Amino acid sequence: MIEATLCFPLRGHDAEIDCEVLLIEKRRGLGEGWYNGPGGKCEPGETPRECAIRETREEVGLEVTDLEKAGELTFLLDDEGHTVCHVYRTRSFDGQPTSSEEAHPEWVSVGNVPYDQMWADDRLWLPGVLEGKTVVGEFRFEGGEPLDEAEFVDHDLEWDVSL
Ligand SMILES: Nc1[nH]c(=O)nc2c1ncn2[C@H]1C[C@H](O)[C@@H](COP(=O)(O)OP(=O)(O)OP(=O)(O)O)O1
Repeated sequence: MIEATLCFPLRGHDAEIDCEVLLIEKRRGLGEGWYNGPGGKCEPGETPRECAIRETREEVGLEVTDLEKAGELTFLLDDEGHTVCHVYRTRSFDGQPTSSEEAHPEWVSVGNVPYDQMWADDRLWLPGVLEGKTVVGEFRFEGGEPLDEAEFVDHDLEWDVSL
């Protein structure tokens, strides 16, 4: 199973109205053209937390610290484990988000996240993650590779788990 990560940097107050999340418009790879958090596949010998920090640096030039684990998501394709994705959030970072070949960064109000331009599963778990909850989820896709062209068929979610 592929091990991957997503990192959601947050800024502003906790109130939904003035809190923003840093999203990227992904320019290549899985989910190209869609919005997501910075992130990507873990390299051999790298912990998921190290991967989330490295991918955020490579994709948008931000140095994130104090990552809080917010979710563990398993994506199944045609009943086989395809990817496990470790989700983090943080309010600690240095630098200014900058575009790279892989990603175009954008601060978005947490009440205005473009779920219609994201993976179909994101609307089910990301709102809770942005509110500070923790989640474990399983998401089933069907229709063969690549995962981002498969059909999202169903899911299971468990909230407020310890990760
Ligand atoms: N169903 C899904 N919902 C979601 O929100 N993100 C998903 C997802 N399935 C995969 N991802 C994310 C997790 C991870 O950040 C990313 C993996 O994409 P890629 O395979 O393109 O990884 P990389 O950006 O590391 O690419 P390379 O640089 O080519 O290794 O896609």
